[in-house]
Amino acid sequence: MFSPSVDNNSCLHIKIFRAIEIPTAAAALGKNGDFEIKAYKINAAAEELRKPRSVRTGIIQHKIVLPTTAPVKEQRDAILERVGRIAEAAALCGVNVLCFQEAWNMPFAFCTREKQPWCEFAEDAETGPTTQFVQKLARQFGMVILSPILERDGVHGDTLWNTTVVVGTSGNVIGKTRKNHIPRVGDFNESTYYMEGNTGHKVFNTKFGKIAINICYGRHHPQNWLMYGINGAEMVFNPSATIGGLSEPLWPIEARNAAIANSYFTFAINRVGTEIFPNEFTSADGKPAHRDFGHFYGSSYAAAPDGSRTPGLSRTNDGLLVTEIDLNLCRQAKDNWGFRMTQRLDLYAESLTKAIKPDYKPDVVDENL
Ligand SMILES: NC(=O)NCCC(=O)O
Repeated sequence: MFSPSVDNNSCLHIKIFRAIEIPTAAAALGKNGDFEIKAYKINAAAEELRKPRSVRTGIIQHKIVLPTTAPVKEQRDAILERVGRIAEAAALCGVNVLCFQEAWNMPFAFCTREKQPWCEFAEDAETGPTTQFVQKLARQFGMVILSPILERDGVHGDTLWNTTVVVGTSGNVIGKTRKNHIPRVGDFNESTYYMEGNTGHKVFNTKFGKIAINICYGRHHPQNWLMYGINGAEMVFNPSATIGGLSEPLWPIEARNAAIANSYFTFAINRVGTEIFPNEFTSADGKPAHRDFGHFYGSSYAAAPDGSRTPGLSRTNDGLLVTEIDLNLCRQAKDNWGFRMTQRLDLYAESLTKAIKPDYKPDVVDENL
């Protein structure tokens, strides 16, 4: 039984119903654990020849648990314990695919440009302690779990990557995606730590559907979203860490527009809270020395290929957003709008091939020749 939409926020053009009655046990976990749970359903039209392809997705936003001055292992393990409890609530809500925020198991220390102790949070993507923890959750709850971490690549010179590990329902590591676009804006000094990713635009064909991951700053690059769509993604998760003073006006637009333009579902996940670091730092942007990034504003949401979206989670609290979707809506949107059939990739492949040549001359016609 679906209750009528309880969110009359017309600017979101919401076609959703609070369909998933939040089980009492999950609600209790939220109340006792001080995290919010919101649950919605985005419908597709009924079809004669296809049954609904319903998937319950979950995205979790959270603060760090211990101060950044605590020992590395204690900081990491406290976050794992916290998120494990929220993941349990997701399981009680019947979530099939669960995604955590960017670098979820550590403070977002990349503003400091310090290598120690922050690089000690890096770990092997396939065998590290965080992946082992996630594998246990995936097996226990029968979920596909997307775990964005700082990867230590021991095979290639112990280099670092910003990586999302994809774990299957039997606890198997299906694969990983490395962040394609690395920011150099404000205090986001991530290029001090890792390079642009080398895993392309993988789509993971899981039992719950075709999943891809566009990590944070990549959300500003429409071509990044585009390639995941070309590879057949039906759900693209955007684990992020971003602050109010920089990106908040863009946040409600980018993942939602990507869902529309690429005819798939998107899930924008941002961490919450303000993280104070031991030593003050600057980023050569005129700001006086400071010890924090500013406020990570959460506001995580899900968006659908028909342009509808859920309300966001809060700007300040830990939370779980459960969204039940019908993947049939992807093809219905393609049929309705025809964006895929009209996108003229050959035209842009030719134009881009020319544009990247060193001797490229922009095609500009001057008014007064
Ligand atoms: N983590 C990250 O890439 N942040 C960059 C700033 C932004 O894109 O909002």
